[in-house]
Amino acid sequence: MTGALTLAEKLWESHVIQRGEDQPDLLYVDLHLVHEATSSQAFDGIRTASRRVRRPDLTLAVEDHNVPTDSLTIRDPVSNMQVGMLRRNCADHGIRLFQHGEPQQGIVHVVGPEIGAVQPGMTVLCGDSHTSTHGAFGALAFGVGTSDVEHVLATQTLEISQFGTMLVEFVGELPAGVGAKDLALAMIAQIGTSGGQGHVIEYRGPAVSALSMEARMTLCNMSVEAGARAGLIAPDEVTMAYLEGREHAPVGSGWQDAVEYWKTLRTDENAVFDRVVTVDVSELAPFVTWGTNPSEAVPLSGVVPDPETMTDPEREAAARRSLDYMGLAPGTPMRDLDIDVVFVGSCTNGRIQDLRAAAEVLRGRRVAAGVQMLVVPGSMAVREQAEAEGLAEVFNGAGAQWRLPGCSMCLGMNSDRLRGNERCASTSNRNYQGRQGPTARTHLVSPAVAAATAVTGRLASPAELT
Ligand SMILES: CC(C)[C@H](C(=O)O)[C@@H](O)C(=O)O
Ligand code: SF4
Repeated sequence: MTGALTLAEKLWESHVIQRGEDQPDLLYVDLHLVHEATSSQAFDGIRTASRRVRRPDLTLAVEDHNVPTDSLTIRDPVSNMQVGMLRRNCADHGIRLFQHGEPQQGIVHVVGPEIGAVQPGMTVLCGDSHTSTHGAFGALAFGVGTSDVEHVLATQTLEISQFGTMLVEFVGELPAGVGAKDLALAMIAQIGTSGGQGHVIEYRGPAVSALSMEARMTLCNMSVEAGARAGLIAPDEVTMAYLEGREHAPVGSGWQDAVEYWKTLRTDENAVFDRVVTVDVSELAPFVTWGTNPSEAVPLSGVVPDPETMTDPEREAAARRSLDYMGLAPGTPMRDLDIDVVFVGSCTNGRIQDLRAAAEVLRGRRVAAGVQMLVVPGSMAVREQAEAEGLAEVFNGAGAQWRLPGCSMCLGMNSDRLRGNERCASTSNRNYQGRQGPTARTHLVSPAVAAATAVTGRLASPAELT
């Protein structure tokens, strides 16, 4: 490939180790992240073929999906088995594993960046769709299926056809009280859950440059909810400042060399994207979902939409199904929706900045009677930091439950689940039917909205609190 390139193309080209006509490329993988939910079959596969993990030193494993967040003992037999298999597989192959309760354990997409293992220019893979999170560092990061996990374990490479390139340009300045989660939900509401299908989205614009690394990860995390394979933000001063001094970050002259290289990781001026979308953020307000996919979202000040008014018959039918499942009537103000459970956590919004945003709202206030609030830090490091900053005290003092790290209520794979038709304001990324419990109802929100909702017992923004 010659001429002007997008950042995604540069990252791709610098990792191609074999290319043939009418064949997928063979890409080198710089970092392979592993968790218990999608790795056991892959390890079985290489064991059956009498192979070894090719680069255990480039592989990192965590326990996150199946671990309970209220205990260090995994009581659920299925979860216990999953975690047990990961422990054995990592021990067999010499892979570094962060176990439940250990100081650096946490959700895979929180831990990788936190220890500095994810760096600009890398290819990062994991058998998990939200691997898109790591694109916040200017890395080409995407989720793969279990058979690809096996291929990566065995060879440290992946066979894959090139993605399309897409630019999402956020224009205008973000209003106060609006954050990365709102940006993501507003974008998905605009382009739909397949708006980015088959593409790597590069995010640009002053609103993106102004985001912290944590917020950039929130945005890139949600790329996959827009159907994209990956999300990407070119590295800048914010990226370097975040990485400097972290465990895996280069040091001394290695750091200088790395920074020089990282600065080159930008889309060339004349590069052409396959698709370009502009999202105006200057009037953006906190966004919440009303339906059963992340694109079914409106500003918090809005109402539950009326399927009658939808021109696209497919959207109309989907909206009817959503309203039925969610138990909602068209025209109901979103602010009138009573909430049973508030969940702050996940790889979307379980980082220190997210907890700070929630704690700021909760300070000096209480969780409403009858509302259960779970605050689940994304990692042990986040937990420790939050405790050092006094945030845990704020949560406990407000009557919320301060938990151990894990995927928790983001999906019903562990003991944190909604019961019956409980309605939840959740800072996670998916609101599909059954996601948080077989008949549970999920409204996706930002950490600030989650906290304000916990105080009022209905969907609310911090601006409404007295
Ligand atoms: C369990 C895993 C395969 C899944 C994913 O790929 O994203 C999970 O993390 C999720 O968020 O739904
Ligand atoms: S926190 Fe949720 S979205 Fe993230 S990896 Fe875990 S289950 Fe998937």
